[in-house]
Amino acid sequence: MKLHLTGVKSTQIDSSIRITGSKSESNRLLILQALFPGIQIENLSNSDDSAVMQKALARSSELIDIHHAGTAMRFLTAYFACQDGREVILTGSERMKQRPVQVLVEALNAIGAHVEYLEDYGCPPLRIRGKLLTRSSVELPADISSQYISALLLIAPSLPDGLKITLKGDITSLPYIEMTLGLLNRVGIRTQMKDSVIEVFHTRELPAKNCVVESDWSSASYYFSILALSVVGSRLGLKAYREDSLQGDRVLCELFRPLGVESKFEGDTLVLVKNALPNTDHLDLDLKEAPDLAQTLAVCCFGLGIGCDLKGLHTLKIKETDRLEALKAELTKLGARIRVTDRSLHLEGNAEMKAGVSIETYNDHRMAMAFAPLALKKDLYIEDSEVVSKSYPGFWEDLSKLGFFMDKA
Ligand SMILES: O=C(O)C1=C[C@@H](OP(=O)(O)O)[C@@H](O)[C@H](O)C1
Ligand SMILES: C=C(OP(=O)(O)O)C(=O)O
Repeated sequence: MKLHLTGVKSTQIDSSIRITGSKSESNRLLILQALFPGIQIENLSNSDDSAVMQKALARSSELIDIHHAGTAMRFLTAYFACQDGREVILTGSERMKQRPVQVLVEALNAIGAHVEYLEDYGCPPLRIRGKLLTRSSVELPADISSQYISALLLIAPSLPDGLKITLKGDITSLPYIEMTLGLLNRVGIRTQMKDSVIEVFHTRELPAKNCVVESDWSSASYYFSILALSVVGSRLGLKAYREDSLQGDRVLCELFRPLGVESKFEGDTLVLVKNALPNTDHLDLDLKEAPDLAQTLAVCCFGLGIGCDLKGLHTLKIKETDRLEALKAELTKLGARIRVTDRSLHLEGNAEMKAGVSIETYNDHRMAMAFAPLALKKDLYIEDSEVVSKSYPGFWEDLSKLGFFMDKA
């Protein structure tokens, strides 16, 4: 459905909302729960990606389709590889069939798994013949996706001798690896990381444990952007966040400070306040550790008339779409002067935003959500607005609560 965002009741925001649990934490805990049934999960994400994960783990069918969910594809590949005696075919959307899994498949096969490609070499769909994985050490490149490493870490405690993983090359998206280790520790599994070597110790069983998923920081990024684009004095409370968060995207609090957004905790509510105009006309950032924030930041800078140089973006080309090309195409339509390479984005400041432009979303939830805050400046259309359900099905409803006007176009 194409949505027309026609403006906002007031550019002075004063509201509070509750976003559901992080999809990254949820999908890790769902795998751990399948391996250690004593784990109970609260505030689970209501995202499509977590729904497909739950369905895949609950069903005994041979064919499992995880649609667009990258974490589900990677984590389930590892999970089914160690389910001795079970055979599955794991497939996904057309885009998922282009997203590489070779590094993970090779690492799993090196520890005794039997995983093979059914169509293009290196990509899903996969045929997985579950086996007892008996080898206890493996090395793999860490510069393409951290999800391969998290997938191995999640099954590691259930392997007979645990697993020692040696990471080769530059580590990308490190906070997501740390999140996995943090959750393993939280449920009672012993781990150790020294430089590029990670060890997870075998765990036979765990006592019952209630795990509360923190709300999603990547989803919170759209509200940081809204506050940055709103007038000084605006305020928004985001509920169910933690100061000791396991999510790397909590770095938002620092990244948005130069754009005039201060954040502080009041109990478990993260309170965002627009307390000043931006104190810079240019941002220079390396987002290797927070790739999911790139779209939010690029679009927000454009809306503020601020230039930016974003680097560390090499993983963006293999996500839901080629996010670098998608950003370039859609920001250019709005009037931006922008250049991208295969690992960076360069936006000039002071561009005037055109009104009434229709933004294509490329099956990518973050394209829709990153561009929506621009409605604070001029009207715009968002095509296929339902894409947001991949991570945040309630996004448009929450935006309405903040006073955004929208109609079906
Ligand atoms: O492990 C995770 O939950 C994720 C890791 C990141 O992927 P990469 O490690 O492929 O960059 C991130 O972009 C994705 O949205 C979620
Ligand atoms: C890249 C993302 O997800 P995934 O890789 O899990 O599909 C995302 O949510 O931005």
